[in-house]
Amino acid sequence: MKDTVFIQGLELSTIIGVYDFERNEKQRVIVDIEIATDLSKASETDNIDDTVDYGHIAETLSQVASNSRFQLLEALGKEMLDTLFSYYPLKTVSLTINKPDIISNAKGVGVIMRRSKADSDKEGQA
Ligand SMILES: Nc1nc2c(c(=O)[nH]1)N=C([C@H](O)[C@@H](O)CO)CN2
Repeated sequence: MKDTVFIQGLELSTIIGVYDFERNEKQRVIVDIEIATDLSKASETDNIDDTVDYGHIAETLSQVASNSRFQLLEALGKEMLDTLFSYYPLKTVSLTINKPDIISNAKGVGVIMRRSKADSDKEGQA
């Protein structure tokens, strides 16, 4: 796919973490996402129905974060990706989840996960 729809710096709140001190209160995670797509049609029609609506994507990610309580960012990332692939006709997504408040002398720590629809289907069957 030659084009990308992206969201940068989406601030979400979720229960996330391995340690006891992380299990009671939601903490901040910052999500960046890149969705590979073809924007040719929307660029001709100027119609939101012909593209990936980043507003809907942001809302879906926000709902996943607020309803989940994973230990690992990897598990939160998988849930986000599986949800996006099940709701929207996406092919390839790159997702970054950054925990900015956990290591005081680092700007952030986290994971970057790149998945295609086929990967997500395969993982679901395994
Ligand atoms: N690869 C990962 N490493 C770590 C994670 C994680 O989610 N993925 N989480 C933690 C703790 O919860 C951390 O945030 C607290 O120090 C440690 N390493």
